Amino acid sequence: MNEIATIPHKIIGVAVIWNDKKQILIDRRLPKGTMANLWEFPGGKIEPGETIEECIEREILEELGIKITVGKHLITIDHTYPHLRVTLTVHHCHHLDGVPQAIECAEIRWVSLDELDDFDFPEANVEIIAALRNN
Ligand SMILES: Nc1nc2c([nH]c(=O)n2[C@H]2C[C@H](O)[C@@H](COP(=O)(O)OP(=O)(O)OP(=O)(O)O)O2)c(=O)[nH]1
Ligand SMILES: [Mg+2]
Repeated sequence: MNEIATIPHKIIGVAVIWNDKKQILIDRRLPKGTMANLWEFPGGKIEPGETIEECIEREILEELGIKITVGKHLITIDHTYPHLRVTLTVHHCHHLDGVPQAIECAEIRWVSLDELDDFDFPEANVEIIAALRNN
């Protein structure tokens, strides 16, 4: 049997949320589960009948309690980890309203593009960060 075919595949909407100070919102994953403690751009799994933009807007409200506008597509990454395949569709977003709260994550920070190097991200994020820098 083809082993690749048995790996779960998650379709994820991902937000690069900018504020007026040209900072980006990142969150640290919880200390247990997949990719524990790593930093990420907030987002989550798409639900049936939803567009990626709707998914991103919903996930950000659920995970951080803030309102955003979802803007232009940045990049789509298909990455296979040892036990998981992810398709990350990343959009530029803008913070509209509310103070971000760590509802489903360990910690959140506003950081500049240069400061991203100081945080550990999952492997798939190398390409997202490179795309942001080329933007
Ligand atoms: N949100 C987000 N997920 C990322 C990034 N980079 C990356 O490899 N991922 C992976 C980690 C997760 O396996 C998956 C996101 O799935 P998820 O947030 O719906 O699920 P999860 O692992 O947190 O947990 P669960 O909801 O399935 O219990 O994508 C990123 O920058 N942001
Ligand atoms: Mg998540």
